[in-house]
Amino acid sequence: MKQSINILISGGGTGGHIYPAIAIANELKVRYPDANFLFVGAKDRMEMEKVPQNGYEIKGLWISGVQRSLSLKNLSFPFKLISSLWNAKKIVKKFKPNVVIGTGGFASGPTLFMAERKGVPALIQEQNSYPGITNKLLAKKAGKICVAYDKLDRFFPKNKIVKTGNPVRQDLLEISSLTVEAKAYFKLNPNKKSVLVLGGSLGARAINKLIEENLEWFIQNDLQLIWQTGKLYFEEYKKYDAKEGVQTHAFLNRMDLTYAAADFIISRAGASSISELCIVGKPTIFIPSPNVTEDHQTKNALAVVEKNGAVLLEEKNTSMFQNVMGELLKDETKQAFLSKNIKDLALPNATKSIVNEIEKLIA
Ligand SMILES: CC(=O)N[C@H]1[C@@H](OP(=O)(O)OP(=O)(O)OC[C@H]2O[C@@H](n3ccc(=O)[nH]c3=O)[C@H](O)[C@@H]2O)O[C@H](CO)[C@@H](O)[C@@H]1O
Repeated sequence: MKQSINILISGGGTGGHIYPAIAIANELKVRYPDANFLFVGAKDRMEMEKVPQNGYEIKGLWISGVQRSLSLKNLSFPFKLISSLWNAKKIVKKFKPNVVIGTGGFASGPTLFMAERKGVPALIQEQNSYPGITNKLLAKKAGKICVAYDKLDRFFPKNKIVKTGNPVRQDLLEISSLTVEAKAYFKLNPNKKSVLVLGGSLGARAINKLIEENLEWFIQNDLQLIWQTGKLYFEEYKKYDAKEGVQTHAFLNRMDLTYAAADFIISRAGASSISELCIVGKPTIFIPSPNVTEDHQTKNALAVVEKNGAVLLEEKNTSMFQNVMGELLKDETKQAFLSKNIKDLALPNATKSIVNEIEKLIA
């Protein structure tokens, strides 16, 4: 019988760090039903809502990132750092984790730093082709670093890297049988093609603008839209729900049905979105955010586009949208080709492979 163990998990800020953490926890729970789980996130961030919704306890630290531009907000950063290190230390002392797992984001910095100092074995899961600063700093003391892309030995010690892919929630692994249910769930017209618009977990202003500018074009082309605007932008765009075939959403909780309902996908290129889209295997246009560290979304997207698995439309070229999407709509051979190629890149066993590594650390 496996002993009861304490598992500390930290990651958050955006869905891209939270959902991998939840997927890993769910798989650990299957293998260690008696384990105690504790998440650590950043106060006021998305994880404080999403983690409890998924059945786990979370504690919040007072922490945020440093603004890249000169900002008064940076003045509070040293205080936040001290406060979060202090509280992370208390959490580690009280919870006594057997292992700590970091999936990136502000809170994982102090949490893993304090746990590593106490000698708790640590595993880092890096979703992107270019790592964030937190994971780069934590890597030195980590036991294992699970990655989804090649060539990360530029940033992390080579002997610690394992290429596993990004964890994808279990319910997204098999969606092909859900099409009919999904079209009914979204009240879609089954005779029209559906375009899913995803702006990442927070929504994307530039994508929302693009969709707004092209609404009539979608309608003229007999397309219906499932448009995730993001919570921040929802109030501005929800008025378009009144248009035939257009539905806006602040955030989509049933991503399994969402992906199943879509015939075409327009998406940001966050790492988890890409991993999910590889499993989903539908014709996709990536519009990467140009506003992230080292332009990593473009690099993430290129890893698929260079294998002919999706179309890349850079944000600076969105004036070409109708040509790009129009061409894709007309060409069914291309649609099938893209679908097959993106599917070939899927790593559906990522979560299990990561948890195998965690088991080795616990042992
Ligand atoms: C602006 C920004 O900093 N983006 C980063 C953030 O992206 P972001 O948080 O957008 O993360 P990803 O694109 O990687 O993942 C989004 C996740 O949210 C889920 N989802 C999304 C919309 C929705 O309505 N419902 C829903 O459940 C998706 O299914 C997916 O699991 O973290 C990623 C992973 O480190 C990075 O690659 C991105 O560059």
